[in-house]
Amino acid sequence: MGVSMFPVKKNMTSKILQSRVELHVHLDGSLRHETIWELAKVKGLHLPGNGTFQDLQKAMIVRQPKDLHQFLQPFLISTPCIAGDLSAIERIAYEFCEDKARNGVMYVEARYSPHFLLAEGGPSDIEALSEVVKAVNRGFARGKAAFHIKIQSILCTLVGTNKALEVLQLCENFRNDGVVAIDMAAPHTTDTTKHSEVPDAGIEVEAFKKAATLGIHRTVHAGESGSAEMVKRAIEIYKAERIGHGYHVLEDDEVYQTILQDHIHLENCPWSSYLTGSVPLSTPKHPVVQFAEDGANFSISTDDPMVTGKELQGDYDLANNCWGLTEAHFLRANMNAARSCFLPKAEKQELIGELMKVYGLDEEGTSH
Ligand SMILES: O=c1[nH]cnc2c1ncn2[C@@H]1O[C@H](CO)[C@@H](O)[C@H]1O
Repeated sequence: MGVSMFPVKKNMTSKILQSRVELHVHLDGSLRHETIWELAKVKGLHLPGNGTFQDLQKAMIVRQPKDLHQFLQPFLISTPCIAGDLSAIERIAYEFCEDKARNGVMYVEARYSPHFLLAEGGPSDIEALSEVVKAVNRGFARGKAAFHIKIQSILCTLVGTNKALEVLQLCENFRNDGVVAIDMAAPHTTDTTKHSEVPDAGIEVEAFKKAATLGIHRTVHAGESGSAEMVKRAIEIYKAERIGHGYHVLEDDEVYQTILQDHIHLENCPWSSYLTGSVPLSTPKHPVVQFAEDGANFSISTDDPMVTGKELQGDYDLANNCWGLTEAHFLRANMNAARSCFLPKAEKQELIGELMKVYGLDEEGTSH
């Protein structure tokens, strides 16, 4: 995966740059540094270093990979700037739409934990949580209209926080109002290296099984910092339809074959895979390249642009210039994303149709 291993590829055509589908991005991992700085100053919150914008930016971007816990530390600076502030939440949701539109994203599924956006020490019942979801929805509604993009939300439960049933309740309550799925991610508030990425029992399992029964879509962070066994659990126990990251699935051929045969979608995030330490630089072939070569159902997302310091184009550039993914791979990644997105059937068909049109593909997916 050495940076110099591949020559710089020719530029991708504008049809791919301007018509992308992004399935794995944390809304609270996408705050603009400028907005964090402004809100922190207005609220008198502690800013790192000497309180300059440069010092904040330095603290927000992870440059050296270590582990997921370290990667999530910048959230401790940004989250207090918006938690419990419904107008700030609406604002960052609106700005998110603008940033995605600027990156050529036609459709995006944004994920966040309503619990992490509650006021510290304030009410934490379903009503308070619903206010958070409504604030995000307001920002998205304004953003959609202003920037002409399509957007839906995925609500996250965080491993070990015991909130999975409440998150499921919210998914149910808002299923016709912008929320398409439940996800399980890692809390930035505790040391993620200390517990299992995907526990084999507990309240989360109960919630995900119920979600399956209710027809609520499911994705699970698995095989990112954890092993292939975590991916297996996500599929078998959590009934996950998509896997967040999934890089380590390659360590177990049996699990990988299931992924390939059942076309289970792998939401890959290039810069994040490197900066979380999930895929070390010494890895001879990056998993995303393996997935692409094997015709796996993968796509490309940013994960947390606030922390990687890269917008979607940066992730495409890394995968293209350094790992050798081609334009044909990117085209396939976007078609995969459209086919595996959690939109209702008719809307999904519409999205697929739109993409095929801009990409110049026929029914069989052949490029013209
Ligand atoms: O790469 C990741 N892996 C696991 N969890 C993550 C990652 N990025 C963010 N979060 C967690 O998901 C929460 C809701 O958006 C974030 O607050 C963060 O704790």
